[in-house]
Amino acid sequence: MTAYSSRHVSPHVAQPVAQSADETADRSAGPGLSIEIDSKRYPPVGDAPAHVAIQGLRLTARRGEFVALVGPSGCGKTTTLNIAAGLDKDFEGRIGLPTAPGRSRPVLGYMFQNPRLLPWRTVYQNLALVLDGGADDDERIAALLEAVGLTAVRDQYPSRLSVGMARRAALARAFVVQPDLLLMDEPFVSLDELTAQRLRALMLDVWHARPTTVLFVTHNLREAIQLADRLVLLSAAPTRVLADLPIDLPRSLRNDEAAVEAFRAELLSRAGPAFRLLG
Ligand SMILES: Nc1ncnc2c1ncn2[C@@H]1O[C@H](COP(=O)(O)OP(=O)(O)OP(=O)(O)O)[C@@H](O)[C@H]1O
Repeated sequence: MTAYSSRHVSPHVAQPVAQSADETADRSAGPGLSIEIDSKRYPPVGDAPAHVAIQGLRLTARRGEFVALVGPSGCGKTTTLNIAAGLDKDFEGRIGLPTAPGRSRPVLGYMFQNPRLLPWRTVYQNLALVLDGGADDDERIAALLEAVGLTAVRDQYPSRLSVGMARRAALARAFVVQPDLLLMDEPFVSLDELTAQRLRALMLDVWHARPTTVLFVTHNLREAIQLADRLVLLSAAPTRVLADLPIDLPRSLRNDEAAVEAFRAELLSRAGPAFRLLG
């Protein structure tokens, strides 16, 4: 495991590292993700005073585990993701990142609400951009584009893509680096439900084929139940873990609306009123 604290070196971000077949063979072995945020304080800006966003937060994920992070608006989910990613180093605490055997640094993948594709690059080029020009780049990109159904538009520019296609391209880009940790910040929000459902199913297909540790932020309890192995519910002010629950609904039932609804009802009764804040 690669560890860093606010005073140490940040992880390697979205840069691929050559991988041997042995590395890909067992991606669930080894240490996972460990987040310890003793304190995260945003400094004062203008008239706005300093703000302590997070205090004493502890969060872990086993290697290869899919963890959904849910909680009310402003409770610190994005801040936690930014800290885990090494994008925000101004905090007190320690972060331990999963790292595949043979890699000197962890590789991270991201997917945000906004696909953030470069408009002047084709779909293919947007994926190539996060790779290092290795001999197998073309093969990796082609395989991912095939997996998300974008082979036919690989040479199109993002402006020619539908909203759903653009998210699929972002999904492919997040996985093409073969991330040790995938950070997802409400990646399927503001989509019509049918498109969102298709993307969730696609996401699971890609993840099953290319297992990695996932930290997935959502406000949507049904979405968390459909996707995750574990659900961590955060409270606001102060940010802390209110509930940490396994989602032991068989994956074969995750697309069954009635089964998800029944599981959600059970979670609400198990975890109490905290979950009622969520959809
Ligand atoms: N740059 C900043 N400066 C000052 N305060 C900030 C800054 N960014 C976030 N905050 C504050 O930190 C707290 C956590 O914000 P964060 O964006 O992490 O919450 P969130 O749980 O992701 O919210 P949402 O679900 O609405 O996206 C909030 O009170 C927010 O106002």
